[in-house]
Amino acid sequence: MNHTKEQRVLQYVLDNATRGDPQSVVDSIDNYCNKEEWAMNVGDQKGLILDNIVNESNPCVLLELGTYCGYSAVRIARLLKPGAHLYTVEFNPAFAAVAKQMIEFAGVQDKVQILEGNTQDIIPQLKKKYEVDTLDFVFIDHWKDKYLEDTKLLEKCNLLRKGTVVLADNVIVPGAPDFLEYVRTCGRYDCTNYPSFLEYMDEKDALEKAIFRG
Ligand SMILES: O=C(NC/C=C/[C@H]1O[C@@H](n2cnc3c(NCCO)ncnc32)[C@H](O)[C@@H]1O)c1cc(-c2ccc(F)cc2)cc(O)c1O
Ligand SMILES: [Mg+2]
Repeated sequence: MNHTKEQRVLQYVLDNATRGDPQSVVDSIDNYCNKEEWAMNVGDQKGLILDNIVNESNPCVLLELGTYCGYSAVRIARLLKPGAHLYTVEFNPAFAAVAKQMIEFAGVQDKVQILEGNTQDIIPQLKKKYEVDTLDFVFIDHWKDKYLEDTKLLEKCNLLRKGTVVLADNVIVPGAPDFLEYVRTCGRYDCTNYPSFLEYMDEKDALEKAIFRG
């Protein structure tokens, strides 16, 4: 049954975390990935920065690009106020299945909706099919060569409003140079870089916060 790393991460959570306790789910994933197998979760060091930025922006409608195992979806959802909602997009069915179980075990399924499919198909559907007006917060953590394309798609679909927080993982490692260049120079974002470390490693990495100017 646990033939994939993602299934092993989930199993470790089911065996070691507390059902309905999202913090214990986050901690269990970090323990497993620190001790047993590295996995591409945002992790605890960058996760603390993510927490602070979510808390300070007090968002109601959020979007995540790249659910993977659901680590950041659980991490973000545990901070959301009643009525706030996170849409998270994942096109790999195996990863979506793991994430669904992770989110349900954490007890945040009422705040998180996994949208299975390609971001490039789903983003244009958010307004009509999912009744989204504009987004308060976007966390980008999918293929690094798709960050820029999808950011421009969010703009084109009028999903960003004055003050929308766009937060991108991995702007140093693996890096998203075209995205970084764009948000820092196009004149439509106020950017802040948050230096940190690659999850579960000593290598330097960073988050970039790009606030849409409207
Ligand atoms: O590659 C990294 N993340 C990718 C995540 C992808 C997830 O998102 C899903 N996904 C991708 N594109 C789309 C899409 N649409 C876009 C395509 O059309 N639509 C829907 N879902 C999509 C995938 O199915 C995965 O679930 C990474 C690497 C390192 C790393 C650092 C150092 C190293 F040495 C090695 C690795 C560290 C990190 O934190 C990282 O996030
Ligand atoms: Mg990442």
